[in-house]
Amino acid sequence: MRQEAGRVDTRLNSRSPHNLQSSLENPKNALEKSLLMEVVCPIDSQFSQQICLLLEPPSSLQVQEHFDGLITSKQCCGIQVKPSNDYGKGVYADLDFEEGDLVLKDQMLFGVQHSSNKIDCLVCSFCFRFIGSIELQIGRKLYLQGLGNPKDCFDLASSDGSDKEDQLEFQQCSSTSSRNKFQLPTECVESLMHEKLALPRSMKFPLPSAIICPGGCKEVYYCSKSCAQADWDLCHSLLCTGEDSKSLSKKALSKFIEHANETNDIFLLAAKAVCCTILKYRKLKAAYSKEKEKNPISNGFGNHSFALLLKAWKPLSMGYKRRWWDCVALPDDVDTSDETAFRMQIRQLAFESLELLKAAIFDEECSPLFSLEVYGHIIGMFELNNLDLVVASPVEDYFLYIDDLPEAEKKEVDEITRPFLNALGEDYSVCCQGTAFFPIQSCMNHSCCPSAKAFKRDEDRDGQATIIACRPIRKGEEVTISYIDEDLQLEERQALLADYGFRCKCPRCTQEEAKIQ
Ligand SMILES: C[S@@+](CC[C@H](N)C(=O)[O-])C[C@H]1O[C@@H](n2cnc3c(N)ncnc32)[C@H](O)[C@@H]1O
Repeated sequence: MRQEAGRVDTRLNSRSPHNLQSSLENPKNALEKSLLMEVVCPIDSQFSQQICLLLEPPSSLQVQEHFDGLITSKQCCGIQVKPSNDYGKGVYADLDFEEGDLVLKDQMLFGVQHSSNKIDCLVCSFCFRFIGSIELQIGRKLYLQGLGNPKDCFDLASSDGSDKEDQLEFQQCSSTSSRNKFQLPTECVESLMHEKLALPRSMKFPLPSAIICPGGCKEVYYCSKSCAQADWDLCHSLLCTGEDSKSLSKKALSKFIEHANETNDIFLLAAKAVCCTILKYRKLKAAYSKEKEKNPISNGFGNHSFALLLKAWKPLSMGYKRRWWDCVALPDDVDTSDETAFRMQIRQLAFESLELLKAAIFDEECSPLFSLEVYGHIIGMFELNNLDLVVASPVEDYFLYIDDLPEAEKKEVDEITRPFLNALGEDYSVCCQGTAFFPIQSCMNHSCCPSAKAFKRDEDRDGQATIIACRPIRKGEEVTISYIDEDLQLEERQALLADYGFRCKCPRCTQEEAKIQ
C-alpha cells in the first residue's frame, strides 16, 4: 500500500517485490529444466497441530480485546477496531473528524529500510529518523556513490558523537563506478563526511548523533540509546552480526542477510517477526519459571511451552494472512500460463530463505515458527498489509531553505553549497524508503472513495504511519483508505485489487459498474 509524503512524490505500492523478479528464473524455463520441485519442510508435518493453532484466526472477542488494549496503551483515541460488516475486521471512527484531521498515528510493529536506499539515507534502525548531520548525510552519500557500493561501506566508530574526528572509519570497497555527473575531490567529500567541513546554515537542521549498535555489528545505527536498546530487546540481539550477537552462527546470519538483500528485503522483516516472537517467548518462560519456583504447587499450563509460544505470537496472530506464494501479485512480465511455475518458485525462494534463517537462529522450543507454513504466512501478512515506509529528507529541506534565502545571502551561501548540490544531482531529495507493518492501520479496509489517506505531514519525521481524514468522518463510520491509485479507471483498479484477493464493491465502483451495464 502507498504512503504519500507532503513534498515528495507519491510512493509506489510496496507490493511490487523488491528484486524478486531478477532473482528468479523465467518460470517457463525453470519448469522445462525441471528446476522446480515441491520443497518439503519436515517441521510442517512434525508440528502440524501447533501450526494450525498458530494460524487460526482470532475470535471477534479476542480481536476486540487486543485492539482495545493496544489503542488505550498507544493513546490513539478516536478510533475503534471491530469486526466489519463484510470483510473481517475494520477501523471505525469513535468521534467526528473533519477533513485534514489526524485520525491515527500508528507505531510500526516491524519495519525495514530498503537495502538499495541505505546509500542515500542514514536513519535510525528503530524509529527511522534521520541521524548524524546534514554534512554526514551528504558526505556519506557522495562517498558511497563514488565507491559505487551501497553495502555498508562505512563504520561509525564513536557511539555518542563525543569524538567527531574519529567518528567515521571506512571499510574497503572495491567498485569504482559513480552515479555523479559532477565529481568532487575525494578529500572534500571525506572532510564533509567526517564533519570536519561545516556547511553554512546547516545548524538550522540539527539531527540526533548516530549511536552504534550495542552488539557491535556496525551495520545498524540509532538516534538514541533508548532506540538502540528497544531494537536490541525486540529482535536485533538475534539478528546482529557483531561480537555480542545472540544468534547461533554469525556466518549463517550473514548468509541469510545477503540472500535477503539479493532477493527481497521482506525476508528481513519476516526474520524480525520470528526473532521478536522467540525473544518474547524466552521472557515469558523466564517469568513463568520464576513464578513456578515461588509457588511450586500452582497448576500452571498443561503444555506450558506451547501456551507461552501462543502468547508470544499474539500480536502477529491479529494480522490478516495468506501464504505468500498464494497471494503475491503475478508480475506483469509473467504470463498467466506460467502462474503455477511462478508460485512454486516463490515458495522455493521462501524455503531457501527459511533454511538460511534456521541455520542462524533456530530455537527448538519455538520449532513451529520455522515451518514453511508459518514463515510463508508471516511474509504473506506483510505482502497484504504493509505500508510504504517514507521519511522526508532533511537534506532536501536544507537545500530548499538555501534556495529561499534573500538574494544577497543566497549568493554567498550558494557559492559553497552549489558544488555539493550539483554532485548529488537529482538524488539530493531522496527520502528514506522501506516497508513496514503497522498493527492498527493494517486493519483499515479499502475503498476507491476512501475517507482517509496515509500522508506524511512536514512535522512527521519518523517511521510512524500518519492517517489523515480526506473528508468529514462521522462517529460510527468506517475509516477506509485506498490501497491503490484511486485515479485509475475502474477495470485497472479492480485488476490491482484482485491481487489483494477481492473485487471492490464501494459506492464508486458500484456506480461506475452500473453505468457500463
Ligand atoms: C489490510 S487487510 C484489512 C483488514 C482486514 N479486513 C482484516 O480483517 O484484518 C486487507 C484485506 O482485507 C480485505 N479487504 C479490505 N478491503 C476490502 C474491500 N473493500 N472488499 C473486500 N475485502 C476487503 C481483503 O481480504 C484484504 O486482503
